Amino acid sequence: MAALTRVSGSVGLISLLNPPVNALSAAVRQGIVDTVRRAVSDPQVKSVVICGQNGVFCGGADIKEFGGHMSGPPLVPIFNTIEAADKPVVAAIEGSALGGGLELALACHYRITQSKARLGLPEVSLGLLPAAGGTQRLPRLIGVPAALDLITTGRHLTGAEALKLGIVDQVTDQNTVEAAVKFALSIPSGCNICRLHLSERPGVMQRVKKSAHGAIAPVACVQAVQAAATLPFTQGMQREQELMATLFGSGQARALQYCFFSQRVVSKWSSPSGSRWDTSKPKPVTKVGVIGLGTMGRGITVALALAGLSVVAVETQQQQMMAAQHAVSGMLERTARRRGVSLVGDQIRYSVELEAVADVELVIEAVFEDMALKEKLFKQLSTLCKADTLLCSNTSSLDIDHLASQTHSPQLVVGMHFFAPAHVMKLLEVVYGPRSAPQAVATAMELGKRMGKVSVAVGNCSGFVGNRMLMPYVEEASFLVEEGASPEIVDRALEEFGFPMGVFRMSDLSGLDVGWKVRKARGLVEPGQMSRVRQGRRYSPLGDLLCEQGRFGQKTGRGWYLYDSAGSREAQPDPWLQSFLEEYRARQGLVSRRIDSQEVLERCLYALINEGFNILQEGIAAGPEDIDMIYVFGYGFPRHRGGPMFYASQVGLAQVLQRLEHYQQLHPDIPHLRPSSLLRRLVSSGSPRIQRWREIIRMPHSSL
Ligand SMILES: CCCCCC/C=C/CC(=O)SCCNC(=O)CCNC(=O)[C@H](O)C(C)(C)COP(=O)(O)OP(=O)(O)OC[C@H]1O[C@@H](n2cnc3c(N)ncnc32)[C@H](O)[C@@H]1OP(=O)(O)O
Repeated sequence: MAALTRVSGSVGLISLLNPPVNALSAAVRQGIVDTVRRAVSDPQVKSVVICGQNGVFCGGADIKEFGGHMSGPPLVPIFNTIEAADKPVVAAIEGSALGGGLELALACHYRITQSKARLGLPEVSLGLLPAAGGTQRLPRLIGVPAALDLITTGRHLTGAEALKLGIVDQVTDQNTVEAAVKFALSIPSGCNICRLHLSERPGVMQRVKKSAHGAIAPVACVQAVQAAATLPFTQGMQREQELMATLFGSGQARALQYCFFSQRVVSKWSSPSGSRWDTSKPKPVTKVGVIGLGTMGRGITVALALAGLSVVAVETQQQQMMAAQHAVSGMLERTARRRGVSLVGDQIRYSVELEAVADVELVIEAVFEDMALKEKLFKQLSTLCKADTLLCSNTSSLDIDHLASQTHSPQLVVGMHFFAPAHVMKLLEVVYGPRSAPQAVATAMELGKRMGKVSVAVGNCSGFVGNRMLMPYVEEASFLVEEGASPEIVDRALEEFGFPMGVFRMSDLSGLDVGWKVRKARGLVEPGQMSRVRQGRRYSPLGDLLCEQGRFGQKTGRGWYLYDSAGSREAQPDPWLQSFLEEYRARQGLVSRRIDSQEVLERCLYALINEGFNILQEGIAAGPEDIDMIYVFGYGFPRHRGGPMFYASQVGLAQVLQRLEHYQQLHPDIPHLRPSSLLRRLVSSGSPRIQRWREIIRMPHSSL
């Protein structure tokens, strides 16, 4: 798994051989031990270059090994041997040097990199820290502040950025291995790892803890780098190992590693009709039409332009068009500045005429969420666009199949549900209907990928996956407030769990009127009425009553919380709301009781999870990974919990079932607390590992 050859007479060239990313599996580690020993002891070898096969240096430790028994030689002594070698060792970095891959390079005496290569220590995103010397060597090389930034965020750098920081010695746009060999031929033996610059920025621990939302790895990363700043190298290495031992087997590390693989699993989509990612070829797309330039349309336009696509942006209201054009330019400018790239605004053509999209390959409709309006638009598009143009809707809940039925080619219609702000949020739900062609799904998935999104293919149902699961979660939160909790109690429990915002703060941010409109459309709203049973099930009119008072959240300065002014973000508990709730409970004959954070978490999260099981059972999502990635990337579910379905598997399915049964007995009028039959089936199959759920879902069963 590693080969040694001699090049240019005296350079020992060690190549890592483990496609696709030359991960440091047990066999590769053994290969490095053997080849380094041979190179060091060969008198004809005067210097050594380490590179990776197929244009990738090394993607780090083999993450697949983490779950099981780790065998083979450990990394730390291997890297110490390289560092201690009395011949100069040069890393030739192409493609990626990530995690253990970069730590290997840091143990070498010199590093030459391709300018576009990606370098980083992303262990924190796997619930770990760089425990093969990364937390000790990097701060010694580039100083504590820069090392802390890289290690606690896990962000990737380009080769050019790495040169600026002093991580690498040379950047090349030519053949990197040849450049490294040339470099090796030119140097005497030596090592450069002791560029001490170890002062720490004050307050870093508080900042990292605050943004970690309960994740433990970022905190351990800071502790390890602090050790580099205060202890000699050998003791610092010991501290690194101790801290890694606390993380390695943790539930958070398992959750984060599950997320790593799930993100890749969801790109390998399949649908109940049998269409699949590997048998469906996407159609090439270069020019996209966006119809409707409200908040969503603007974000989608920016995201498409940033991905290098030509965009025809249509808004039929002249004034709205001018505002949108201005807003899009601003968003592009800010993003370009942040990313350090040049502006891409000239790829966008604006028009007030729908006919402007006549020659595009794909249209994304982002008009107001009104079925009649969308029906009319899809009919028009079907006539004026080319016969093979894909027609996509950004609807967040309307029936994609119904929209498809308005067109001449229903097979070319899919949902592309972006999340606001669309140029920032990573999630895209690609919604297929029963008639969507495999190529249409593949094209939308591929376009999402080009836009840098985590695209998840899901079936068509009301609210699709994300918003459908959100309904019971939000409803439970309102029921808890009826029963005696305050919005602060509910939000605190959810935020301590790891959500960036609790349900009420989130609702104030997005606007209470959004849900009000949806409930009105479903015929649930009865103005001025306080009845708590609607359409045969428990209903909380609290949100409607607040909207009737003009309390729409942040934008009106009051909602579930009070704000200093309209648009302010500082939520304060509102004494008015407290009296309003007391009066409401009294009029409803509800006796307020003390509700603790465990009940908040169980009722909100288990209701959400239970809906997830229903969705899996119905085949709307192909597997638990799809649901989990939707929640992690679209709804702020803490990544270190793995997503709702993974969290359920860690709590224990039997426990989730038992608590749902308990709450359902107490609240028989809340249908979403009735345990899903798939959950029961999984429990009676012995609660298998989440990776086996797909098998059980597919097994024939009786629903009786
Ligand atoms: C006390 C015990 C001590 C243990 C010491 C543990 C030390 C840990 C330090 C580490 O190194 S942890 C790993 C750090 N590395 C990473 O996080 C990198 C992860 N990989 C990536 O970011 C990307 O894969 C990439 C390298 C940038 C390449 O991206 P690209 O888009 O080109 O390809 P992908 O689709 O992502 O990957 C292709 C294929 O390869 C699999 N894979 C990638 N990296 C790893 C890895 N490190 N280990 C195992 N497998 C990896 C990935 O899953 C894909 O597989 P698939 O089957 O084709 O989906």
